Amino acid sequence: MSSTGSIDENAGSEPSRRSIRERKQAQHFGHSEPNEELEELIEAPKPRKIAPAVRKGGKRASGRPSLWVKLPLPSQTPLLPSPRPQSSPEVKVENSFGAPPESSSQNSKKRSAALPDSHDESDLFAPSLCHGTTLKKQRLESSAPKQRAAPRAKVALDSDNETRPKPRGQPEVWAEMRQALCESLTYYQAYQSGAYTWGSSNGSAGYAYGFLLDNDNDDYGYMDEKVVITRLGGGMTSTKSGKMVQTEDQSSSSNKVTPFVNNQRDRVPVILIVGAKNPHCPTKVPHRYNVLGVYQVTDIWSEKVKGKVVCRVRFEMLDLKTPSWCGIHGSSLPTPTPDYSTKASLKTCTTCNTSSKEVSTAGWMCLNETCANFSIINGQADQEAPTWNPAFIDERNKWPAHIKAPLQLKPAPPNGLLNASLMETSLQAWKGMVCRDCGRCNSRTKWDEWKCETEGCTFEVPIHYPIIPRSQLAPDHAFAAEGHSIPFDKWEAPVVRTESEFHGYWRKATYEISPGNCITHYFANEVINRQPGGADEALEALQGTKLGMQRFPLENSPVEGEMITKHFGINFGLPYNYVVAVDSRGFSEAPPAIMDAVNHLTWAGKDAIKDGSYRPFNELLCLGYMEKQSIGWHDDGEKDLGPDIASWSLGGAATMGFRMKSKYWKFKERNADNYDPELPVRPGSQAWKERIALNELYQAGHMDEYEQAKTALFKALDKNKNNGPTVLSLELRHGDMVVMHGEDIQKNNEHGVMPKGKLRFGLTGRYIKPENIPVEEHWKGEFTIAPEKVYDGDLALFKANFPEEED
Ligand SMILES: O=C(O)CCC(=O)C(=O)O
Ligand SMILES: [Fe+2]
Repeated sequence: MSSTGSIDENAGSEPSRRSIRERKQAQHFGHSEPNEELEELIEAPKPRKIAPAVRKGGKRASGRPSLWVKLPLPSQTPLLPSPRPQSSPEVKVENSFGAPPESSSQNSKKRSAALPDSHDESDLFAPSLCHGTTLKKQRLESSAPKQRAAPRAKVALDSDNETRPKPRGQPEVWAEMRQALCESLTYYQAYQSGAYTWGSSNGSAGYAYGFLLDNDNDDYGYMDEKVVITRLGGGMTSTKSGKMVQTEDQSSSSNKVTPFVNNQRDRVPVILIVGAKNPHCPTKVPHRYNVLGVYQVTDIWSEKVKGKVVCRVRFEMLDLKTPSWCGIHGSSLPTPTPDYSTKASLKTCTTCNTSSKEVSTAGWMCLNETCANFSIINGQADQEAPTWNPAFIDERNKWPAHIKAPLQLKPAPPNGLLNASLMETSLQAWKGMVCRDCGRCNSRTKWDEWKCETEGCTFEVPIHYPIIPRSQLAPDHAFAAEGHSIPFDKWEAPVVRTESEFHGYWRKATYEISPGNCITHYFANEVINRQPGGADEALEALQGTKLGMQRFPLENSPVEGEMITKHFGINFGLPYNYVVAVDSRGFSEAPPAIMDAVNHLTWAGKDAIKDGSYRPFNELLCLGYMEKQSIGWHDDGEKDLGPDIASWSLGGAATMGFRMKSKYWKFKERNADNYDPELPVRPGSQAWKERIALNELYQAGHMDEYEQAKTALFKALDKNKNNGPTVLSLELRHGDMVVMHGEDIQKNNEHGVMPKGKLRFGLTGRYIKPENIPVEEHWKGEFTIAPEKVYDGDLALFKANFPEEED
């Protein structure tokens, strides 16, 4: 899949999960495609800004390009009239640029490359999309039940918008937030591009499904209630002031253009959406994002503006019987029986012998990019303020009535009865909802319901989950085997693994990531999991309990407006200081499965931390991950937290990775001259082994070899690489626990969790320093477990079964 376009390339993204306090988080964007991968997650480390090259500022260009010509395509077909027989038969109708469709290489890989973050494609925790972000650090003054930080604020509309005439009607479907738009509409899941395209993997460039017309800085953009003309993007660079300027020619064969060529050739309609920042909309747009309707692509061509080639597309609304909401209130309605005879004149270039439409009032120009006469009107290459040829605007191209949009403009709301088969489709499980009553696109912010966020609108769809059996969610060790689990963890230097240990039925592996900083993996087995209060019971109970899980807002939203994590969460015990809008319920009010988790984690914490620093966990965060939801790279180090953290995995398997933070991993020296061989080398950082060897040469006084080795090192160094390898991957299965012990784990390293199954719960226990929590909240972190219920690692059971074993 790819997502391309010229307009509003606000880098977007969406959250993966956010941890609670100040950890950096991953977010995702949902760039999905209609039928296959419905949701992609691209994850990047840390909160990060969109690369300027793809972040369009959004203000329209001031000053008009003085020259305005149109340029067409190579081959025979400049301005490409649509491929229907009735329109200009002399114009060839295939690929308007005469170029072969782009190959499959411009699929999701390319798309990812166009993302602001240069994340590593092979990064396990960067499956597709989710960009680092941080959960909002908003202190919860009190843990009184709090609703989600208010229905996401309306984003300020462009000031021009206010002065436009009143529209004739209201859009059938609309959104205030980009994430809600993308999560609710299968035809529009582009967080950072104007166009949402899909289907590029089968040797074609795919098709455009939806196109957002927003920050359109094309002075020549055009929109009325029937026709839209806009540019197709590419070649733009953001200036320091955020203004987008075209610095390169737009390529007619780029993946920003070819999907539209395919739409035109194969008669695949495109659904257009207008944003409040679009300066060309004839009327005031009521919402931030407003679905306009279903359009055909009638023409795609190139022209030269200020010396740069610009690719443009003309769209025509298919259904004139239902007048567009964006027409001017009180104006006469467009005739539903259009005049197909109006046509812009088509002239043949005497230089290249190709035909082009006359699109400008300034006169006819050859639109063949390869022609010496390209984009020249009456011998002039720079025309002043041209306007569109009215005949070109008024053209009406026939469209067979039976060809409809492949996707529903207003998708029906989900019915709320999720069953196991629907869980197969990740988007089904956690996509947004278009309100049946008011047409608003809403993200699914709560685990248990879809709810329209429009004030006064009461539409909601409660979700009734069936309990999915453990055998389906976590078949891994469903053999009823009583043996110890087989470990599949992977690690590399400088991580050191201790000898395998057993603790009754538990297998234990401890990994030292740096001296004194250890991660212990407790591998559960079947016997452990099926005990009362064990993983099997907790997995079932969590599915059957209304926990009130919701998605967290992210602090640094990479798209305009607020974004929320993909996964859901709820906090118990001491209030999570930095969590926004998450109820923090006391342990005494927690459902039994939560206390089972606390019980298990307390045992693991005590077992793993033997140096006297163990502090009983007084907070538990329960995260729910549906299919393809993950938590990207982040750390759990916050000043109000103890350094030790333990987690219990329930349901689907997951990989938990650890790596050094970029700021410590990345090689600092820009070139060999400022390399200092006396600085200590941090084990695990970039080229650390080579540097240690290099520094040894220096220390031994072998200067010639040192210089040679230094030159070789700098030559081999990948200076563009920002992140080091995952040095430890824990393969977590149902019932497993992990204890992180030591400040360095959070300070110098980061971790991420990528669940693989359809449903997983990650329950994480932490110690929150009570001195920073209001005294009246302290009771929330307190709990007592009856002595006979205190989890003992199932040791008594093990001893009863294996009385001959020694401790
Ligand atoms: O889901 C998990 O197992 C761990 C989640 C995590 O890293 C966190 O809550 O900070
Ligand atoms: Fe974490």
